[in-house]
Amino acid sequence: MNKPLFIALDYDDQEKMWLFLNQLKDKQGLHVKLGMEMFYQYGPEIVRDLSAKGYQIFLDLKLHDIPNTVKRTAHQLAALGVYCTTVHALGGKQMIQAAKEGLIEGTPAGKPVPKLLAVTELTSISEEVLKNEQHCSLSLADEVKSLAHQAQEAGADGIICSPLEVKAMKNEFSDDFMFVTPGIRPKSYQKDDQARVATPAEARENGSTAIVVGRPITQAADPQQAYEEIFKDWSKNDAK
Ligand SMILES: O=C(O)c1cc(=O)[nH]c(=O)n1[C@@H]1O[C@H](COP(=O)(O)O)[C@@H](O)[C@H]1O
Repeated sequence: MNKPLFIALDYDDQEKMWLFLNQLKDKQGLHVKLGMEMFYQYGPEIVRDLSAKGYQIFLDLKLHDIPNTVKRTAHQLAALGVYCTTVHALGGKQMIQAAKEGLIEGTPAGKPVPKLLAVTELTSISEEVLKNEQHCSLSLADEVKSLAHQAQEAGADGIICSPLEVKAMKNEFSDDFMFVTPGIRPKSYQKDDQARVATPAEARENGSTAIVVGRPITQAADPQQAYEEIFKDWSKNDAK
């Protein structure tokens, strides 16, 4: 099976989102990421609508609050039947553990528990920002690795980081720990607000478990073609 490519559905209007999705072939089982912009407007209904159409959903709400609040929120999200969801690793181990408990407790009987991914350092953060604004004394790679270990110890199923950090730490984690990587940019595509980027092929070579791609597909003149090219680059050597 190919490793997932999550298309980030960062739209300000659901009509635009459906127009985009309806242009794509092979909708059944397509992996999509729904973030705050859509969820804050349309709520659980939009998740249920996508789910009913067979999309595999990554619900990216990046929870970051005290453990009790995160646990109760994760409990609510678990009922939506999404494939995975996110918290900020910087919320601490106790918070990540609480999120996991909330997901387990809130998942209806017989359904799979959504995978919990901890966002380490956002891919928009550079080495300079980490040092000068976050006053972190570690290098970006070491900070990401440290947060990844904390996330694993707290029960997360994986982390979000840039593909640039995966290679150096992957062998320190179990095979099923997920490294989900945004910050994907095909060669010659602009970085936009992303600081740490790599091509789909580099993400594959570095060992990413899944990639997240937004604008290079959603803003393309021909989204189907952009999706196919990026997917091909990402999944080149996978077994059919
Ligand atoms: O959690 C995420 O998905 C995420 C974490 C991160 O560190 N960086 C990051 O870009 N993302 C998300 O990945 C997507 C990237 O979109 P593009 O930059 O348009 O490809 C957006 O929806 C971001 O919210």
